[in-house]
Amino acid sequence: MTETVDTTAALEAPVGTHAIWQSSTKVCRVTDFLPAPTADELLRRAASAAQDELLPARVRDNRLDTRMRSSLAHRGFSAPELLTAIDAVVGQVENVLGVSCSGTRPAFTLNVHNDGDFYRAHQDVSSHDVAKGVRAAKRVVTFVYYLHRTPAPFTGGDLRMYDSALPLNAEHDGLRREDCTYRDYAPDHNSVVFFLPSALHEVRPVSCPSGHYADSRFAINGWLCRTDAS
Ligand SMILES: O=C(O)CCC(=O)C(=O)O
Ligand SMILES: [Fe+2]
Repeated sequence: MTETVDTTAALEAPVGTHAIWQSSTKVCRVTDFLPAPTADELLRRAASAAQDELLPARVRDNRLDTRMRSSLAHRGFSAPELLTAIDAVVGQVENVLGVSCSGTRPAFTLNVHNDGDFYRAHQDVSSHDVAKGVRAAKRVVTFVYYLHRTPAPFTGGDLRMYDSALPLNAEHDGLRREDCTYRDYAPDHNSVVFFLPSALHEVRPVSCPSGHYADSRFAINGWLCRTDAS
């Protein structure tokens, strides 16, 4: 005998409109990305970068904000071998993230996190940037390629990717960070992640007991950016 269910029955209680919906943020991650000797050579160059080329890293609109971000940045660092490798996987990255990178150009810096450093939750592109048409608005895909000595001379420093989330009720007071779910990715040597620059993410605090520059968490962090012609 089949049971019939009355689908028109009224709900016994109203639907909870303070609910938050969340959907996991897409991240494309590749471990052992470059041939090991190439990764080691990049690490060697990062770890011997001229100290006077390193400046406190700035936040998205080029401000210094030490409550938001504590790390050093080297803007002149060159990494052609990484760019060639990124070029080789860009088709798969486009498929996973659902964007087109045609007509883009990479822009990147070497970021160095040592003891106590962090980068609090942020987006690499916000809707304000897009509305104002500032330079960050040209970022189509974020990439972060990690380098460090093995075994890692630091702990912490995971990349925390928040799931995209919105309150279901537009009257709701906004979204509290505690309401957001997330996933952490370890900054493993010679791994790379790609994600959309609008995704909310952070660098968890790093503990590096030696404090030596060469023991830092190194990351080549950049974006595939639309060019003016595209
Ligand atoms: O180093 C990382 O894991 C991410 C860095 C980052 O989010 C940024 O530089 O915008
Ligand atoms: Fe970022």
